[in-house]
Amino acid sequence: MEIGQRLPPHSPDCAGCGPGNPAGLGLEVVRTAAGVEAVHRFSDAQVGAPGIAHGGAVALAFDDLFGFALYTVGSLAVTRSLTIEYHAPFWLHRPYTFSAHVAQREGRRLLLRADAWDDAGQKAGSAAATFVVVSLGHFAAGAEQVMGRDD
Ligand SMILES: CCCCCCCCCC(=O)SCCNC(=O)CCNC(=O)[C@H](O)C(C)(C)COP(=O)(O)OP(=O)(O)OC[C@H]1O[C@@H](n2cnc3c(N)ncnc32)[C@H](O)[C@@H]1OP(=O)(O)O
Repeated sequence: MEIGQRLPPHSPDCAGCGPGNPAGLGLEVVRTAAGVEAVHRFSDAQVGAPGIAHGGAVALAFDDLFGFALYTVGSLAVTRSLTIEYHAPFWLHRPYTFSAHVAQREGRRLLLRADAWDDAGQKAGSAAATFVVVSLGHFAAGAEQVMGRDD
């Protein structure tokens, strides 16, 4: 992975980054020297209080970006815990730069950190997460359910 390279979505329909999910955020994520980064504008579809992105949508952006930071260490892992600090409102339609990196690894635990900045350079949010490394088999049950569905 080269610096500046656009990274592939987790799946075509991923709520965070899948280009085929009209209800998703559609994050576009690139590799940076330290980790990964995405510039994102929340839309009316993610509104909470008038004019402000819902905190859950902001958490989705952080969680999904952490999923991309995994590419930098080549481990398959899932979110075990996620903590968000909301420093300021995330205004709809305004660009925010999210950046994330893997800070530490202890056995199966990956500790990840992220920040989000508005277009004036003010920090709007930060996040910390513990991801736990899993095998490919972790995703098998879900994939089988999707394949067997006829609705
Ligand atoms: C293909 C693309 C994949 C990437 C997609 C990324 C998308 C964005 C991220 C997501 O949305 S992931 C989806 C939301 N997360 C989940 O669905 C995870 C649900 N939880 C689980 O499946 C299990 O709890 C989990 C696999 C995470 C762990 O279960 P295990 O039984 O395998 O492990 P265990 O509970 O024994 O814990 C493993 C290690 O983590 C440690 N640990 C667990 N929780 C912790 C915690 N909260 N803080 C610190 N350490 C923790 C635990 O002590 C232990 O350490 P050691 O290995 O050193 O003994």
